[in-house]
Amino acid sequence: TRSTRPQRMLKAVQKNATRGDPLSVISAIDRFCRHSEWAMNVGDEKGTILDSVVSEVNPAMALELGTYCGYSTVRIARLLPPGARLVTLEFNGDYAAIARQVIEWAGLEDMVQLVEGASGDWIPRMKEHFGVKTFDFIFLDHWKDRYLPDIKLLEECGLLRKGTVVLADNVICPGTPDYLEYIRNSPSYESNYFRSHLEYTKAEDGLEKSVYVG
Ligand SMILES: Cc1cc(-c2n[nH]c(CCNC(=O)c3cc(-c4ccc(F)cc4)cc(O)c3O)n2)ccn1
Ligand SMILES: [Mg+2]
Repeated sequence: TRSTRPQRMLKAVQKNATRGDPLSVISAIDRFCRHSEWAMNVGDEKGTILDSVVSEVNPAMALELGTYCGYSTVRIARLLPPGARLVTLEFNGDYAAIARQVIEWAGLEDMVQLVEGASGDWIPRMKEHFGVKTFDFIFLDHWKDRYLPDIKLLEECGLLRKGTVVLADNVICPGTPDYLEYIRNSPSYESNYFRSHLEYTKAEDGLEKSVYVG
């Protein structure tokens, strides 16, 4: 049967990127998505904004919701300090299988814990299952209608601390209007919008950066 797009993306990584070289994995995926087949990675333009926020936070404990093929996982993990950890959740088992191999090709498997399942099920289990106290950095890139319930769940589970940085992808396209309304009006967050474009297109999109002030 015909291969899937994530499988073809993995082939492009294995063909064009060097094992153990995260930057070559990132550019191999960007080339594939620009010149062969569009895919829903955060991409190079928004990826540069992601990089700058991760570098500024320098997180010891990071969470990503929505792994997909591992592109942003690699972008984040390559910038983490030694001993730091990134937990990433992927709902779709086929995507997770590809992401594992992309993360391994980049040589970053030791800093990344990839979990298959739904955010709503796993967030309440973060402390006991992963020994997490609080997260320093959170990247929201999963189902767009889950951003709002999940940020509330993260608060309720005590997984945020004063200064936790939450970066949300796709707040314009596909859009997360209820999340934006909540986070921009909540006294518990200081938010800024980074205007950009939907990955590999000219459509408007952007990232919302919110700092939890408690
Ligand atoms: C409930 C739960 C869910 C998850 C989970 N795992 N993987 C994901 C992927 C979600 N991502 C997207 O749907 C997404 C879509 C577009 C898009 C698509 C089509 C267009 F025309 C325009 C834009 C663009 C993007 O940048 C996106 O990120 N969610 C993990 C855990 N728990
Ligand atoms: Mg996205």
